[in-house]
Amino acid sequence: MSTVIRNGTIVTADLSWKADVLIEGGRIAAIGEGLVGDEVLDASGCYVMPGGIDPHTHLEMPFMGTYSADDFESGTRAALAGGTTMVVDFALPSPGQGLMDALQMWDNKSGRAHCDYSFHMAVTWWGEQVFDEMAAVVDRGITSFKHFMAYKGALMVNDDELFASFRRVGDLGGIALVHAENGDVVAELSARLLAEGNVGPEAHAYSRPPQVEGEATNRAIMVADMAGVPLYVVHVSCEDSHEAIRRARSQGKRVWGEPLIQHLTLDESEYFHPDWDHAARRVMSPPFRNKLHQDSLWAGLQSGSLSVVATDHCAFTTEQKRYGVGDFTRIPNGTGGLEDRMPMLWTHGVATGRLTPNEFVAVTSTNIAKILGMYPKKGAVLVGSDADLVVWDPEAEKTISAGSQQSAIDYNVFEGQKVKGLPRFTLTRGVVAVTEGKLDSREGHGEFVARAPRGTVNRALSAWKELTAPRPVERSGIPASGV
Ligand SMILES: NC(=O)NCCC(=O)O
Ligand SMILES: [Zn+2]
Ligand SMILES: [Zn+2]
Repeated sequence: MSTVIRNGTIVTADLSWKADVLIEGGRIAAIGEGLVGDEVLDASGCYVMPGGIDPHTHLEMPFMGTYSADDFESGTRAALAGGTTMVVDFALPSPGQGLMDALQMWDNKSGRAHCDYSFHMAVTWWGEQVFDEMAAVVDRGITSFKHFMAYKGALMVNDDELFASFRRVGDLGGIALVHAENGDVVAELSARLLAEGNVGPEAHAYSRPPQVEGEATNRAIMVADMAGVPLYVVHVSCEDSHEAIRRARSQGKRVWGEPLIQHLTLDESEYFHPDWDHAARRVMSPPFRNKLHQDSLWAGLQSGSLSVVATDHCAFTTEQKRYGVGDFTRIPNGTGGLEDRMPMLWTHGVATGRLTPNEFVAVTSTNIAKILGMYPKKGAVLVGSDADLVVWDPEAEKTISAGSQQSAIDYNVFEGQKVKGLPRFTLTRGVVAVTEGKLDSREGHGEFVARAPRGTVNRALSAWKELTAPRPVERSGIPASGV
């Protein structure tokens, strides 16, 4: 069966034009005028864009003594409802667990996905087994390795481990990801705050000031540079971190930064709310910041120093958040956002004039498809690309409410926000999963997307590192080997 999307304006990261899109066998078969198909989707008044890709989710993730509440079933349903057609989740080995073993666990969970997905592999400890298995992970099509510089005593890796792992990732032609916060300082500040009686959710923000993020981001950038690996900094929340990324990029370093929709649109005042539940539901790392930091993130998207908008979707119920009553360090860290990222970014980005529709496509889909080595299969409207598409109605409106969301949790951090700009249709590999807010997706439809190592950025960086590598100086009469 074929499907044709008619009367819309195609919007990609670099062009907008009026044309129909014909879909056959889950892929884009033709783009042009007057195309004919068995099924017709009317895109009058709409933009036809690559479906969103959220490269930062934690579905059914074991964390802080519990599991994040959205799994691959509800999480990917939420994604599709909001116009996101692919997620990249994190396989997370527990300390001492093999990488392939962890991958098996994530393979098992992801069988329920409604849309396509891929994985990053987290490096949560270091040893010969990890070093060896990283090659097998890359062979499986997973080329991005995440490192936590925070969560001391749990997921955190130290600088020697970071350097060793970054070098290995560079040698394998992958990219390194970091959660950049100085975990030692966070642990010290947290202990002191608790001792002083600062036990509420607001203390979570006090324990993670922008400096802990700025310092760690800069450190990660320098370590990555010395290791010769491209670096992607997740959940950039503040100017301190953005500034380090901006500077590195202006120096020619291969670094990308990812702000979250939460940090772009919500601020630290949420933590001072008189209702404990309200504040705790918004506890995530890094925490929400003030308006100046928000302005910095928006400017980064506009100028290109920040490249991708994600969610870090890691949703916990109110009941789970209450594990931290009396001790903020026990509040499970994380918030939701999968269903809301695209409408919120359109409303606060495109509708305000901060972003063009093409820039919207770039930061929600195309840039990350290129960074992670899956373009133009994903993130493109091109003949041969997967028909992961969103027909975007810029006039459609709704008020965000937990009562009507797909996510399994009992609240929404964007509750009450009016958004303008919603999917009229969301298609996952050519199958219509959403029609004007009505979901008709299939559990298990999602497929794993394997990615190839040694992309163009890796090749360029390796060539440069080889050219500038330290070499012994040849001196006449003195053997270089010293023998
Ligand atoms: N961000 C957060 O608070 N929770 C999810 C895990 C992580 O990305 O740090
Ligand atoms: Zn993180
Ligand atoms: Zn995360």
